[in-house]
Amino acid sequence: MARQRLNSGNAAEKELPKAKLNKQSLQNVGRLLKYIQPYRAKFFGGLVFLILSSLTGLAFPGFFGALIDAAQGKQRYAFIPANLTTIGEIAITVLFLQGFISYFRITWFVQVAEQSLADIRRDTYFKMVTLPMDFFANRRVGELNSRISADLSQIQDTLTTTIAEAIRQLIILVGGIILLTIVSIKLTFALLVVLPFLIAVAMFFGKFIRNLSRQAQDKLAESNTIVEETLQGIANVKAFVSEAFEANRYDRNLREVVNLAVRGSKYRGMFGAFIVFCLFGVIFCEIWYGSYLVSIHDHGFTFGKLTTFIVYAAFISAAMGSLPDLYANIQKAVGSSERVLEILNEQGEPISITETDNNIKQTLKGNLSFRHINFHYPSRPEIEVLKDVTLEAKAGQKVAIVGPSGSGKSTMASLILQFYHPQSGTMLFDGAPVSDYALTDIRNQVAIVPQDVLLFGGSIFENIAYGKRNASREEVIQAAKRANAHQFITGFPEGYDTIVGERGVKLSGGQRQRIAIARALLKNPAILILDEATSSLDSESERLVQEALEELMKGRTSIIIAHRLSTIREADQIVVLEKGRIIESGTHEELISHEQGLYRYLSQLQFDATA
Ligand SMILES: Nc1ncnc2c1ncn2[C@@H]1O[C@H](COP(=O)(O)OP(=O)(O)OP(=O)(O)O)[C@@H](O)[C@H]1O
Repeated sequence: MARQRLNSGNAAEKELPKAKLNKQSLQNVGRLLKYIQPYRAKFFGGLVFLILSSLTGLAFPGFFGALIDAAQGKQRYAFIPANLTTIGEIAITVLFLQGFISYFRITWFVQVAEQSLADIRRDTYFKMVTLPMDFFANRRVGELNSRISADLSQIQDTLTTTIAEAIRQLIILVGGIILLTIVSIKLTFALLVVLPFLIAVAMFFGKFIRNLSRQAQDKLAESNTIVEETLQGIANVKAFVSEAFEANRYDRNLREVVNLAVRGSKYRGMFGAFIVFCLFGVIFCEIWYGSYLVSIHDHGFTFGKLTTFIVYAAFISAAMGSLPDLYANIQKAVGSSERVLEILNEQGEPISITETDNNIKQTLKGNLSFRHINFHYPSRPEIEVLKDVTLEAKAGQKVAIVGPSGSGKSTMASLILQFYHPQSGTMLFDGAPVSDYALTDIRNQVAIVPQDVLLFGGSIFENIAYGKRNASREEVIQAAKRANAHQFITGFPEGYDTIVGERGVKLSGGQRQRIAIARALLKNPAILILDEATSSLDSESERLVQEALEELMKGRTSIIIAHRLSTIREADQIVVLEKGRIIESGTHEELISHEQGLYRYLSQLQFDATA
């Protein structure tokens, strides 16, 4: 059942949108049910036990009535002797059986839900990471994350409890009404006329109150944002003497929270009064009328029958009350399933979930050509980022790409890595078009040392070994030595097992780069892309990184996206990119001799800046 929000202090919890239940949406959900298939024996076993336990649950009001009548020497049912001990023994046996059945029903449902959900989670995650880059450009990471967490949790809740609960309550409702009519048609009729009406009013009221408290929660979340923002920017608050201004802003917000909460409390009070008066009033009237029927011996109506009736009435009111919430939960789960399916239905990149399938099948020598490539990002078709780009890099050559910010240098790197594909023109590896290669073959043989090296939260060892998953400790150490990283790594007390990132040591920019270089060395790619860091390192760190890069570039094609022109003088070829077009290309000497050339101009700018 959905949790009630009682006051504004409850943590704000994002409501998942509901979906309409129709043929289409149910068909969609049906497609997720294939994940239950492997565990269907347990699922159906659980269902049978669920039906059994709900039916046995319905026997209890009968036992209560039989006990009360037996105490007065009356026989309630022909098949149960009017003997307190016998009734007790039968009831306890049924209770024991029900407990036994419930145990299996609960564990089996939870097991099926956990296992099938883990499968859905794995597939959704795998699908997400194999989706083309463009997919990520159009979506926020938070939104994708919520599919894996909130949406899948909703489906899990529904599978573990909501479905079972809905079936149980339906059995109780239908069974309860049938049994009630057997006990007393008059009382059942009276009950069924009033109860649905009362429940509808209670539902409507409940929804209204929930809305009010949600508004209060949203306001409270807003005021929490004020606290967060001001604490994060505390230096600004102090520098502008905004303490009083912020405190007043916070206070105004809090007052609004209180106003909303107070308004809500009035309605909640009315709701409480309504429940007490109407709902308990109905129960009281039923007992009143029932007692009257007992007193006039109406068709042998006994106190035992009255008790049975009251307990059944309580059962079916609870069932009626819980069904709308259960229905809403199922609607939410259908909405969640649709959103998860949206991802599962996306076209991913051709990468297998079995690691060995992704091993290199065709080795690359390192010849790379761009032929008349035109490219725009799919999300921004109106901006042509690369225009008629033609470039030839022979195996083992160093080719530098220079140009102003935004000219398209990193975009060229993305195209080599096959993150995007050109709209026209061809890219060739060793003279063959990319379509001749498996995507994984290209990516496995191209390595990038990016500007901003992002390390994962694990150990230094794991971060280097990311370049080659089955690398031995010796290989990792060897790569670190060649990348000038061994010395600083062994300087940490835990050496290669030092945890990096938030929970471990923070590495400097130069250290992170050397780890990335070690990682690339281990990968041993045919083609290397160096996206030179724009932020400069101190000269000692710079020397260590530069040396490591030289080591890394040996014997492979290197595409260097250069910001400091001093580092690329030795390049075999330098191409100058401006607004997506190659406007000059040649060696350093050739380009510097162009009087009006952009390269010469940029070199002079940097020379002047460093002079
Ligand atoms: N994912 C993307 N979606 C849409 N447009 C993009 C995307 N990435 C880059 N662009 C645009 O493409 C153009 C080229 O960007 P790119 O990053 O390739 O330039 P750059 O030469 O590497 O710049 P810098 O030297 O500043 O890194 C820019 O106008 C940029 O706004």
